[in-house]
Amino acid sequence: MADQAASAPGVAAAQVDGAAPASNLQENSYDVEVQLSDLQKDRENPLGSAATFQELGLSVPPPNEVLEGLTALKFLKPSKVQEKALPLMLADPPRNMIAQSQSGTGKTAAFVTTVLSRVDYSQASTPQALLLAPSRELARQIQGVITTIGQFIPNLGVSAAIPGSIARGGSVDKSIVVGTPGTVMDLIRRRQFDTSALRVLVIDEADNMLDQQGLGDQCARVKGMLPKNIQILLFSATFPEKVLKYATSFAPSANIIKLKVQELTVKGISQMYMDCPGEADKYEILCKLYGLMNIGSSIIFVKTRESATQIQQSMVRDGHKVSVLHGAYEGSERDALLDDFRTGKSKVLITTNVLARGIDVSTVSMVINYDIPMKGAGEATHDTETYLHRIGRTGRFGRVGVSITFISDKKSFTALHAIAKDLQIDLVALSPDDWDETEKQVQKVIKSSRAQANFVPSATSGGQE
Ligand SMILES: Nc1ncnc2c1ncn2[C@@H]1O[C@H](COP(=O)(O)OP(=O)(O)OP(=O)(O)O)[C@@H](O)[C@H]1O
Repeated sequence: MADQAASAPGVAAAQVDGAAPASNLQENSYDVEVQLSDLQKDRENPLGSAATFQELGLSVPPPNEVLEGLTALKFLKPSKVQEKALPLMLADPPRNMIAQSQSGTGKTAAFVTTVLSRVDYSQASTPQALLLAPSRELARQIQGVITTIGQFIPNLGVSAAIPGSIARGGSVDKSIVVGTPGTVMDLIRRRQFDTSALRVLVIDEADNMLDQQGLGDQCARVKGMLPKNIQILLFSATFPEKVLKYATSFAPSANIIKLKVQELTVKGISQMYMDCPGEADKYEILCKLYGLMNIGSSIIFVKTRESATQIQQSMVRDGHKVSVLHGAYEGSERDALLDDFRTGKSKVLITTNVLARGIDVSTVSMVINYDIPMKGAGEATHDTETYLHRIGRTGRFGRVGVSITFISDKKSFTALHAIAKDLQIDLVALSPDDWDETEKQVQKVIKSSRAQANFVPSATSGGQE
């Protein structure tokens, strides 16, 4: 595929957008710290704002505890989405919100802060806020963010509504509930979850959750069982036009914060692709990458559960330390696997799209798309949204990272080309025939990422749970 790829518009061997900040980073604390605070001062940057959290309308009770929580997390200033969305979401009377912002720019803290400010803690065992996410991992992560930002609130209680978390016969008796739509629907139907006092509904990864081909039906049913005047907050890094249109009827009269196409990608992620001679060569190239370089934490995305397990087993046999997580594992096993990855106990995770969205592990410096994301019947169409979410597992909140997408045939080449066109980006070409150059390109970013990990204050490295 080399010739085709090199001449492809949008997938040329040009300097990628994200490469500049990476190479500008110096390996000393001063420069790295200055760079992050500079980003937060720049109003054009997704992390930048002019305001402080105090100025954003957090004056609804209990103001001090929420602010204290944000301060304890070292959230010194709001990001752009936090600055724009918070005053709108906190205004009274409550109004719906549809908010789009790039991966890793603090959407979770924006909706969590709103939820924490809306709950009446004197009614601690009455469910008042419901947050929905597409995977148990993301639901647990959001639960962790709520308990961390809300750590100074007396009487704060959060229930997880994920498979296995609430026994048959038990009931949801906390003021905030975070769950996956199927389990939440079951709990409401079995009358284990009284929704009558709910006042806020948050749907994270909303484009995915409202998609009629996926979870849309379940989310619509859940909404149908909630009070009619509930405030609805929809968040995602991506909102394809079709879903956005539906979202505006799901959350009527919403305030809308939307990105332009050119704003979708995060500048700190150096996007590269590896032009593999054929499908059969991908595994060897993957092993060579890991053999040559000291990468730190990384995620490898593949198409199916079966291939995830198979690649992990082969890599382990070949002497690499690699874990695998996908939907075929039991819930508790999945939790343990992700916890190990968060704490750095395991450093390389092979997974499917189950972890493509929302997962926030700040130490991830590389994402590999071993299989390019495709969608539709027969996997016929390139999946730009999933590509963006997958690569967004690195480069979180001003950090740098690298993504490498493997292509190996005409179909994957065409798909990557289409993704690059959709996102209006160029990707850096890596060649399996020039490992010196590949190592140089990748290591440059990984080194900067390591320098940042040492010096940028991180609220969540190692996980929030
Ligand atoms: N104001 C802030 N100051 C410093 N760090 C922040 C701030 N807001 C959020 N963060 C940190 O930024 C990281 C990314 O935030 P978060 O997970 O909310 O991103 P996101 O926008 O939801 O991304 P995704 O689209 O991938 O779900 C988290 O580790 C979080 O702790």
